[in-house]
Amino acid sequence: MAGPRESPILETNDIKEERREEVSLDKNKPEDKERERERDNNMAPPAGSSIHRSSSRPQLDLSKAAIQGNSEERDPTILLPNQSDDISSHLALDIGGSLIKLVYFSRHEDHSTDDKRKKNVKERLGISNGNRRSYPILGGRLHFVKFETHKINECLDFIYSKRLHHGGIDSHSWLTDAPTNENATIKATGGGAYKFADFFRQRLGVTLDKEDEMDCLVAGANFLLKAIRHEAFTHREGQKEFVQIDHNELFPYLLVNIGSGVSMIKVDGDGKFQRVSGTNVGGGTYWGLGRLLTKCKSFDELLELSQRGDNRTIDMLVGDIYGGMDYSKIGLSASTIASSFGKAISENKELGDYRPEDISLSLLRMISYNIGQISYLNALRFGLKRIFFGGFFIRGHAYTMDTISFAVKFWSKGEAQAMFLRHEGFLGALGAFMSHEKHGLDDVMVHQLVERFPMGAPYTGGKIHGPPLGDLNEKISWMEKFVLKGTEIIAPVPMAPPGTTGLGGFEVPSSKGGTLRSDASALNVGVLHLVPTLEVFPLLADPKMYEPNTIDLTDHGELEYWFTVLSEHLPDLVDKAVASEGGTEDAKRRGDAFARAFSAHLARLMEEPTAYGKLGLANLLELREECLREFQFVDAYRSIKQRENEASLAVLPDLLMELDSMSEEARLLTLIEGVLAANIFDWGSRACVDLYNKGTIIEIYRMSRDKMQRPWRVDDFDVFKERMLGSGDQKPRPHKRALLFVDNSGADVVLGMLPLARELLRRGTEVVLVANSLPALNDVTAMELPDIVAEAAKHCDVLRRAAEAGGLLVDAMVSGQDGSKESSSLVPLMVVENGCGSPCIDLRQVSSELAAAAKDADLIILEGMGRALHTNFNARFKCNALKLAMVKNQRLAEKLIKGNIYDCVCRYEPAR
Ligand SMILES: CC(C)(COP(=O)(O)O)[C@@H](O)C(=O)NCCC(=O)O
Ligand SMILES: [Mn+2]
Repeated sequence: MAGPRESPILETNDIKEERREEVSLDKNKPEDKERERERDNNMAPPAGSSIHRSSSRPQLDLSKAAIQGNSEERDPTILLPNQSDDISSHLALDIGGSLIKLVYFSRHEDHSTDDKRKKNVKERLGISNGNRRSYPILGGRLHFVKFETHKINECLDFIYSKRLHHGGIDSHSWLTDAPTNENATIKATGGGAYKFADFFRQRLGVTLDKEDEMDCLVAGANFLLKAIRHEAFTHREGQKEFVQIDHNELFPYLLVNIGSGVSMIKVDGDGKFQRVSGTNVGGGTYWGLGRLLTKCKSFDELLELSQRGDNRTIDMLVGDIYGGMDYSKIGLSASTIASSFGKAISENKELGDYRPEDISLSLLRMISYNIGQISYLNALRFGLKRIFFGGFFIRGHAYTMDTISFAVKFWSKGEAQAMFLRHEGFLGALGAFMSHEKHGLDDVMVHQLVERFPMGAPYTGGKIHGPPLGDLNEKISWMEKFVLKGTEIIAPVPMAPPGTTGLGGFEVPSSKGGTLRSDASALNVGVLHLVPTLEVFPLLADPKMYEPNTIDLTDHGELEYWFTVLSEHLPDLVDKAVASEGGTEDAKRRGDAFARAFSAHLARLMEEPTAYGKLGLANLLELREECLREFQFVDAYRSIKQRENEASLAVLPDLLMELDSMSEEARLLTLIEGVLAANIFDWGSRACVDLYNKGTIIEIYRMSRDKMQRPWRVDDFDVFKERMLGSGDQKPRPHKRALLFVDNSGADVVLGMLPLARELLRRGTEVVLVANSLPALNDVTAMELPDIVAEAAKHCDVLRRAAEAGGLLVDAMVSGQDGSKESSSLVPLMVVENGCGSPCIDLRQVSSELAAAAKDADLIILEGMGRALHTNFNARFKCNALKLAMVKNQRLAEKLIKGNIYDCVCRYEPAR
C-alpha cells in the first residue's frame, strides 16, 4: 500500500466548486452581506449550549450551528459558521501500549433549500431561528476506530486517506481547501503521544498536542455517562442490563481503566478526580503471558481461545483440595478457584501437555478476578458503590465481564456494583477530543445524540480501498463479496480494517464454528450523530420514567417472533424499494445489498439483542428505515402513497357531505370510527397487504368502516365525547390547540385524520398535524402534507381558511365548494415535522418545531400502531391524550388488548 505521503487525495471537481463559492463570501458586496445576515438570522445557537470562541487553540465551534439540507438528501448537513480555519480538532488519538484509539468528527456540505412551510410554521409558533431544521440524521458525527499500535502505519494511512490531519475529506466544507497546515496539531493522549510524536511529524507533518491520560479518561467517562442513554450496563451470567444513570447522582464513582496496566481513579466530578490505585497485572499481562504460553498471534486470538477453554485442567479448585467437596464454612464452593495455575505444580506435565485454550482461560480468569478484587478493595476504601470498568482489555467479552462482576459481587457481598461501558476503549481518545476548548461537546445533552449503526466500512482484505467511509459503491461491493463467499454474515458493523482488533472485520475467524463475525471483542459502537435541534417532548408527564417501547424484546420468544416478521417482509420491501427507483440495475444491486445488510443486522441482534444498546421493537423498525436510507432508497412507498392519496381525495367531498348531515354527537362518533377504519391502510402489516389484493382502496375502506362496531376492544369514546361535547346543557370550552400525530398516507390521513382535524378547527381548536421528517413505510411526511391539505381544501372552506391562517396555502389557488360557511374562525391548521424517520416515535427526541408547537397544546392525538401501540401506549402526558389505532397483527392484539387482529383501540387519558 502506498505510504501516507503518496496516497491519492480523493476530491472531485464539484466539491472544489462548492468550496470556492463558500470561500468567496465577500462581506463588502451587498448581496454577500445579505447572505451573511440571512445566515446569521437562520442559525441560532443550539439550546443550552454556551458559546465561546477560543482565541488561540484549535476548536470545533458549534456556536450558531444549523442543520441544513434537503430532507430528500441522504446526509443532511450541519453548518458551522463559526468554525475556525484550523480544524485539526476533528481528530483525537489515544496511543496506548497495544492499541491506538481514534475519535474523529465528520460533517457534510450544505445544500439547503428554503421551505415555506417551515418558515410559516416557525413564524406562527414564534420560533426565532427561522431556518433551523431537524432531522433524524445530520452531518455532524463522531466516529470511533482503533488500530493495533504495532501497525501504526495503517493508522497513519487511515488518517491521511480521510485527511483528518487537516480537516477531513467528508467535510466538503469551505474550510478544507487549505493545503496541509504545517502547524497543524492533533490532540493525543497515552504514552504513544510522546513515543510517536516525531513519527507523526515526519509522516503527516502534524504536531501531537499531548493531553494528560488521567484527565482524558475521566473526561471521556463523564461525557459518555452523561450524554449517552445506554452507555453503562451490568453483566451477570451472560446477561447485559443497561443502567440508567441520573446525572445528579453520578458522582462519586470508581473508574477502573484496564489497558496494558490498570488505573483506579476516584471520580468526584468534572475534572475532579484522584488516581487512588492501580495494578501492573492488566491487559498487557494477559496478552504477554498468553503469547508466550500459547503462541497466539493476537490478543483477540487469545480471547477466542479462552472461549473454548476449560480452566479446571490447570487451576487448582477448592474441590481439588477438599476431595470434591465445598468448603461451605467459609462460603467457598468446590468449583471456586483456590489457586490459579495451581494444578500445574502437582502434575508431571510440560507446557505442551496443556491445551492453549485452557491456558488462555485460566489466565483470563486469574487476571479478571484479581482486577475485580483490587477494585472492590478500593471502592471499599472510599465508600464507593459504583465501579465502572473501561479499557480495551474487556472488549465486550462476556466471560471477562462476568468474572469481574462475580469478583466485585462476591467480595462486596452484593454491596458494590460492577458496570461496564459500551465505549469502554475510547475513554481516553474521547477525553482528548473533548479537551479542545469549547468545541461544544461538553454541552451536548442525551437527547441530542443519535447512535446509528451503518455498514459503512470501505475496507476489504486488510487494505484501505478508499474512498473513505460512506461511499455507496464500496459498501455494495463489500456486501456482494460476502455473497460470493457464500458465508453467513452475522456481524454487520465492521468499521475498521480487519487486522485491527475490536471493531471490525468479517475476515476474523469466528468463535462459533464456520460463520464469519467480528472478533470476540465485537464492540458494537456505532456512529454518534449530533443533532442539536432535538428536544424532549415537553408534554411528557414524567420524562425520566418514559420508556417509548411497549414490547419488551428481552423476552426471547418475542424477539424471535418480530425477527421472523421482519425477515419475511423483506423480499416484498426490496421489490417496492427497487421499483421506487425505476427498477434499474443499479437499484437492484442496491436492493440486494440492503437486504443483506439488514439481514446481517437482524442476525447480529438475534445473537446478541443488546449489541446496539437497549433493544425495543421501535429500534428494529427504525433500523430497517435507516438501512434503506444507507443504500439510498429515498422513499420505497412513494408511488403507493401517491396512488392512495389520489383515490382518497376523490371521495373526500362525499364523506364531508355525509358528515355535515349528521348531528354533532353522531358526527364525532363517525369521525373516530373513520380514523380507526382508515388505519387499516398499513403497508407494514403482512395481513393488511394480503387484504389489499382483494379490492380497491375505497372498497376496503368501506368494508373496514362497515365492520366498526362498538364497544371497541379499548373504548374510552364516551369519556372523550363528554370532554368534547359536554353533558346536558354544559358546553365545555374547546381545546386551545391539538397535536395530531398522523400515520399513513391515503385514506388514513385523508379520510380519517383530516376530517377529524376539520371538526376540531370548526370548534375553535388550533390543529397541528405532526408528521414524519423522513419517509417510513407508507407514512405521510411533513413535506407531503401541505399538498394533500391543499387538495382537500379545494373541497372544504373550513380546511381552506384554517390552512391559510396556518400559512399552509401560500401558493395554492383554492376555492371552497362544500358550502359550509359557518364559523369562519381563524384558527390555524399547521404542519410540523416530528424529527423522526420511523413508523414509531420516541418522544425523548423530537424536532424543536414539534417541541415549540407542544407548548400551547392541551390535546394530543396519537394515531396508528407504531405511534400509539408499539410506542407510547403506556406514555402519560401533561395534557389530554387520545390514542387511536387498529391492531393489524394477531399476536400484538392478543398480547396487548387480549383481542384479535383488526380490533380497535380508542384510549382517552385526561391530563395528569
Ligand atoms: C410497522 C407498523 C407498526 C406500522 O403500523 P401503523 O403505525 O402504520 O399503524 C405495523 O405495520 C407493524 O407492526 N407491522 C409488522 C407486523 C405485521 O406484519 O403483522
Ligand atoms: Mn404507518
